Amino acid sequence: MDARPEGADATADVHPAEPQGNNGRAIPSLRLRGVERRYREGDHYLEVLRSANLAIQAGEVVALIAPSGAGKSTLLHVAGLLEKPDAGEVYIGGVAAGSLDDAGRTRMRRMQIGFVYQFHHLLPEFTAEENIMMPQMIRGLDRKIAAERSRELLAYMKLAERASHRPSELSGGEQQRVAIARAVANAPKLLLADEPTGNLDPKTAHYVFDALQALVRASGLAALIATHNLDIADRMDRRITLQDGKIEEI
Ligand SMILES: Nc1ncnc2c1ncn2[C@@H]1O[C@H](COP(=O)(O)OP(=O)(O)OP(=O)(O)O)[C@@H](O)[C@H]1O
Repeated sequence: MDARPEGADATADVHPAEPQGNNGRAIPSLRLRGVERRYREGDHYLEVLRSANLAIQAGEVVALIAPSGAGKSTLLHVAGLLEKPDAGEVYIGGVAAGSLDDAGRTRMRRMQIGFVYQFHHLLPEFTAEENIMMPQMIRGLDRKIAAERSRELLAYMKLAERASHRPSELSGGEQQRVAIARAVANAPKLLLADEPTGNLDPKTAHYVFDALQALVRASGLAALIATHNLDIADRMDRRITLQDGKIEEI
């Protein structure tokens, strides 16, 4: 797997989890460098990301706010290694991951990235605890260890009493808190969320965001959260937008 730390010689054998850059600064959990992404539209290309640059450090929660069609989902897909950039590179914890082949990106994604969507996508026939166990078991963890970690996360999310409930027996806010716990079950470096509170009433939205933010800070994750909710965006550490395919701080 060609997963070398950013700036490193291609032939150097450097551990991917190296925490410090050469200049002594911490390596960002997510870095985009000159990322381009275009889609073919008939006889021309629609350039959605153009030389997009971004760095998010561990513990930071960053809001992505942009009008519909500006490229938020595209950015999340490329940062989340679901799509390959046409040019540039995506680094996860200093590892050049965006340009890996499909198998390499899938491996990296499973270990290092958690996703939360507007709709929870929990498996309906499994309990809250089992849903959080799922990604851990896919990764090959022992069932007992996975169950223990799930219960810890449920307790952190103030859902210990709901461990054996199925999604249909949970409120919308509870379902979304379980989805957040599932996203971080494998202790990823990066959490990517697309409208995680978009389906909730304002009060519940803030409550769920509180839980997400506390979890990000406590686990030393970095989070990039696309949202149309400006009140929630105002509570994040930084706000970015997409302008003509480039990332700009607001
Ligand atoms: N797979 C694809 N093939 C062709 N065009 C695409 C593809 N995915 C996205 N696009 C186009 O790229 C542009 C950006 O789409 P994207 O979904 O990233 O925007 P968005 O900011 O997330 O929008 P929304 O807020 O409405 O979800 C849009 O014009 C869209 O039609």
